[in-house]
Amino acid sequence: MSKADSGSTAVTDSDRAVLRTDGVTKRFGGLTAVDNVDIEIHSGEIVGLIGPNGAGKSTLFNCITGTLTPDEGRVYLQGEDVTDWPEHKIARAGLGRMFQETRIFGDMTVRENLLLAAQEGGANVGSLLRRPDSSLLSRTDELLDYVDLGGLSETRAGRMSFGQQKLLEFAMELMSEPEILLMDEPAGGINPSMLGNLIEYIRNANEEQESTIFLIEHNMDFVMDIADRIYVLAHGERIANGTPEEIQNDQRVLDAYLGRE
Ligand SMILES: Nc1ncnc2c1ncn2[C@@H]1O[C@H](COP(=O)(O)OP(=O)(O)OP(=O)(O)O)[C@@H](O)[C@H]1O
Repeated sequence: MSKADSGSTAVTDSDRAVLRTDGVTKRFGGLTAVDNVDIEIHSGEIVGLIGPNGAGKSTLFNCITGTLTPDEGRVYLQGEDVTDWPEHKIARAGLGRMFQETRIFGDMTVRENLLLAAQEGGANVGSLLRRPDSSLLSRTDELLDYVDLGGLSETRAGRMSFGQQKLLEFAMELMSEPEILLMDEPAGGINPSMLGNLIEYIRNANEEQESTIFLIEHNMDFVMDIADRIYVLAHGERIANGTPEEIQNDQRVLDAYLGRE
């Protein structure tokens, strides 16, 4: 049935979006950090969010994750209005977030970190680590293989390099099978020689684990390589939405980066 003849019960592309914001606005005193921003991300996409310093990227992320409540506008996760939900409830509904700094437990092994990431609130941590169920163990093996950390499963996580810790954190986020994973500068602080690997790991997860990913990134080569589509913010406003090629040729985007209004 076409959209035109499906009547009032029509399911639109917007309804099917994994994540959608509708006119999200956030002000800090007199400053409008995010100004009436609409975004829409569909299942299986890798979408980038770029913009000059202070453009409002982190504030938009924080409005989506429930860290901040928008002053205006709505946030929908899988079609459900989550705007006023607390952060932990939004996370449990399927929104994962990976921060710039890693938040692993350095004294625990790589595998223990992954097992903890799978734990639902209220689970008994001791028994989870002593007697993990076999499906959890096979999932940890699978994810460690994804990020080439299979050989380090019994290593203390704090002994690994920063890049490896980031990969572990990525695997930890995938452990809970989020509907969408928000990544805050995944390439930040990663050794340039490892960037190609990171792109490959994220792509593999996207294709094989069907992960949908929304990422803030300052590294242009990285984001242009990995994203299917990119949103650009400047002074809180969404100034562009397009493929990496379209974005690279968009005069408003070039002007925003060069500080021209
Ligand atoms: N808690 C806050 N209180 C007041 N102003 C804030 C707060 N958080 C952010 N801002 C301001 O809002 C604007 C947008 O900031 P935001 O951190 O979202 O930008 P960004 O695009 O993520 O920047 P960067 O790339 O530098 O991280 C900036 O002018 C910033 O100074």
